[in-house]
Amino acid sequence: MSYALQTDSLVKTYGLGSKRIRAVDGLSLNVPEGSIYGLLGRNSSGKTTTIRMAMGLAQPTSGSIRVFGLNPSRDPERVRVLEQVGYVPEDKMLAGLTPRKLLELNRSFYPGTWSDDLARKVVRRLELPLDTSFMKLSLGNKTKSALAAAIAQRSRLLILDEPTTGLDPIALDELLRLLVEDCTAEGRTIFLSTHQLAEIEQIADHIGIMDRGRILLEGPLDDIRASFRRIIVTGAALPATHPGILSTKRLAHATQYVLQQEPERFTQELTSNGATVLESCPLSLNEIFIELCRTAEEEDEDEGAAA
Ligand SMILES: Nc1ncnc2c1ncn2[C@@H]1O[C@H](COP(=O)(O)OP(=O)(O)OP(=O)(O)O)[C@@H](O)[C@H]1O
Repeated sequence: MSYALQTDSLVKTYGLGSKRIRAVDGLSLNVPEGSIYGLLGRNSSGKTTTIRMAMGLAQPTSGSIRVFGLNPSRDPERVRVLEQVGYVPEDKMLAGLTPRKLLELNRSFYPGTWSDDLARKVVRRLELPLDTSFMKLSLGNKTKSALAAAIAQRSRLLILDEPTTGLDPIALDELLRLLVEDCTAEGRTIFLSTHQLAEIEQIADHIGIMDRGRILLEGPLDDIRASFRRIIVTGAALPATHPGILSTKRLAHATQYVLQQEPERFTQELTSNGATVLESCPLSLNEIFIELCRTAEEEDEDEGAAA
């Protein structure tokens, strides 16, 4: 498999001495070429810092980051990375430009890949006003401008940092359709960070969940979905130390387990132990995210208390 973006033991620290923080803390990510990859994480988990390193805007402290095998923090490789990447930053401020001027600028930067037809299509579908000065644009329209300029560039890799900021539900729906229709049609890769879990679940085929600079879980979304399950049982149950259990909750007359691995095997073991399964259902991406982040936090608290 070839990868659009890969990191290995990537670390980025900011500050000095006691104020030093590890924004990215040994991150290893694999973004397959041709995928729609959703990078998820709580506030301050290190998503933007990772993206900025992919764009060569921040230097890694240690470890490696490669975009199509190239090092974005080293010249002249950085230039070859930037030629192949469309980027929508978290901060969509481009003072002084109207959306039309921004599109014209990007068109001149990327004459080899730019598509006027696609630019027109994105502008129409997102209902972007072309001639309003950037200072007067609403938050959502600033986001749409940056998206139109990046999508029409038709780059091999599209990196979108929080691309849904300020978008209304109709614009968000249109954006998701545009990304699937136009960006994946030619095997392009989309790597996006977002807090919109329900929406990303509709279009992503790969997911990475970050927490405090580390990766908690990464892989094809279908595999991730299949490995998690909520099971409610009564009667004899296994002890909560079973390795597949992520969380256990005592209900009035039953026990609820959330499982991360081998849910079928676990269910069989429960029933052969005399338990009755009342409910067995998959988790949404939102539920998986919350379970994983809570468990990671609890484990860190336990380690902190033991130290
Ligand atoms: N230039 C900087 N100088 C110092 N600290 C920084 C800098 N950039 C980011 N940080 C810190 O690094 C950590 C990770 O920030 P980052 O913006 O990468 O998180 P994020 O996952 O994108 O968050 P959000 O979802 O809130 O946008 C935070 O604690 C942030 O305060």
